[in-house]
Amino acid sequence: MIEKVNCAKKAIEFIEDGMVIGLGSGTTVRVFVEMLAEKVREGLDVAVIPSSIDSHMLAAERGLTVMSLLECPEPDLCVDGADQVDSEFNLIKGGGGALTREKIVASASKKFYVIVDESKMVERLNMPVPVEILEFAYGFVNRKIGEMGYALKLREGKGKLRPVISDNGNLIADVDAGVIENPEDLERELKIPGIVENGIFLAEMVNGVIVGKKDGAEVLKR
Ligand SMILES: O=C[C@H](O)[C@H](O)[C@H](O)COP(=O)(O)O
Repeated sequence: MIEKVNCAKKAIEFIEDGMVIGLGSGTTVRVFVEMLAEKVREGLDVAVIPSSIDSHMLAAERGLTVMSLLECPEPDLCVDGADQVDSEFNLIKGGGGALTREKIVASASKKFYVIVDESKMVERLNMPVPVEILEFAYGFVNRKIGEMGYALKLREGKGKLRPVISDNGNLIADVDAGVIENPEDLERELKIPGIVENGIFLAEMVNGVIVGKKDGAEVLKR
């Protein structure tokens, strides 16, 4: 937990008065939102664009000014967590079921900073890749993923009930592709009709990774 606090605290240092901030989702972002809300109570003037219902609710509960991409199609900075970050800054996201809106908000923003604790840093991405799938397309997507030699597993929710449904009303599943040697190729391969989005966020999107450690945070930039 202290690692999450340390990376969130460091990310706050990049926030300037008047900014519109894209907000990702997850437990690390929640810590960041709490700190941002404290800064706003002290007089900081910012607005946020949340990328999930959870982040939206938390931001609203804490009194942050919430906007959407309609009012601000180019946020100044997006701050989001990740499930894994490789040595080149490619990411896997969506472990909590949020990925499509996150990719949109991160892509829309002028800058994208990732906040993670050091356990998320890996040499190569190696966990199953979350994907959001239209229910109508599931059978087809399942077949295509099988033909590619990968396994698709529908995400189980609380009490192992299937399926987990995304904020957009779609299925969440995970593609087990083993160790990912080439994230660019896999990201492209997963653009199958019916897959709304996949959880590989390529390094070209990322401006900085803020790694939380026990005794502080390190800012890694490209
Ligand atoms: O689906 C969830 C999002 O992609 C999160 O950003 C990611 O799972 C990291 O979440 P956490 O900060 O809770 O580890």
